[in-house]
Amino acid sequence: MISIFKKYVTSGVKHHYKDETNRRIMVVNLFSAVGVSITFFLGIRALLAQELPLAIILLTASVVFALSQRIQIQFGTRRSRTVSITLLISCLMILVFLLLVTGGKDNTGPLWIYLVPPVTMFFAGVVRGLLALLLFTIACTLLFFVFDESLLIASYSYAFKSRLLYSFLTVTFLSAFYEYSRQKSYDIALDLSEQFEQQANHDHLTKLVNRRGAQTALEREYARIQRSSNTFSIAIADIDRFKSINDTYGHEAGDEVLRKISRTFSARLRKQDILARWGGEEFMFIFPETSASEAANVLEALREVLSFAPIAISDHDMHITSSFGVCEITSQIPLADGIRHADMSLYRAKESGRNKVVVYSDR
Ligand SMILES: Nc1nc2c(ncn2[C@@H]2O[C@H](COP(=O)(O)OP(=O)(O)OP(=O)(O)O)[C@@H](O)[C@H]2O)c(=O)[nH]1
Repeated sequence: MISIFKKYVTSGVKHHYKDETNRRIMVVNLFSAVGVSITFFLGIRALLAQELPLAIILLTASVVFALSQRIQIQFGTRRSRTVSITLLISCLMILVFLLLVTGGKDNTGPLWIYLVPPVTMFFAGVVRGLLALLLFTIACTLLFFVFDESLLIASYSYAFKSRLLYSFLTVTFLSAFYEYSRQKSYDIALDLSEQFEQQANHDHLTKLVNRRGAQTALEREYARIQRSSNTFSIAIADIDRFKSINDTYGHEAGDEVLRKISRTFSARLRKQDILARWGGEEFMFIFPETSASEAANVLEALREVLSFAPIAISDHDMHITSSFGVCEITSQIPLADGIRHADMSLYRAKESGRNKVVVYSDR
């Protein structure tokens, strides 16, 4: 029983939707389930008591509640969710309005009016919710004080009608305030979570993607070539004799060199290329849909720019060079092997005198 209920409430929920969207889908499911049960039960009771108009209203509402839930599940689009929510709110408002007109069972119909503000606010948000509730309030006021003679079937005292509207307005403002605070807290939480996500994937010093972010990008590219049978290339760059920069000019100057080099590298890459800080003084390049020789050409140009243009650090012009190891990744080799091959090529570049671009070859 519990698992059937759980399945019903979570139907239409998708992992790739935002949390807020999934929450709304679940509340629509829950609300329509409660709405269908109550209106159906009360409708059947009214039918048995031969209160035909009330029975028709309640049973129709029961069908509309069920329909609105089906619409959001059936189509699963943003538009269908809007239609479903509009249908739910309109149905609730019309149902309550008709209960005010008829009085419902023993004139208890008006009690259901307090359901309208929280439900409308939750589903429609503060602005649209307030607008819808304003229209509903105007309709109720007209019913109670202008068209009472012609439209009202039930009879209410003036005091009852005015107190009902005052208390309804109070609940409306409290619901609006609650929804506003809830939305604000949700936005702050979302903002914080995006900031944490950004910090977790980026390097504080260079602002580049860090090793974790690079690993995610590599896996994404690798998954893509499995589907398309394309290739992509990666390269690991290591600044030459970086330790001596730190030893001679200090760690701060070393940091500044890392920042400037990362800017020099990124400025010369295509939009689709990714540059990451792979480790201490190591950088990882990812070139989507690029052969090793094309990647080597780009890196050769970078190497030249770096070795010919001095970097100014605390009144010194430094000539800094970097070595690069390149490897083309195909769907046939495991990603980890590809990274290892790029590392081996980098080692060869260092061994053969540094300031070089070496493409991996197994010979
Ligand atoms: N300033 C600074 N230094 C770092 C950072 N990360 C790593 N390093 C330094 O980078 C240096 C790397 O030195 P080594 O691995 O010996 O290599 P190298 O001196 O660059 O020599 P080769 O790689 O052989 O050309 C070490 O002294 C690390 O302390 C950092 O974030 N900032």
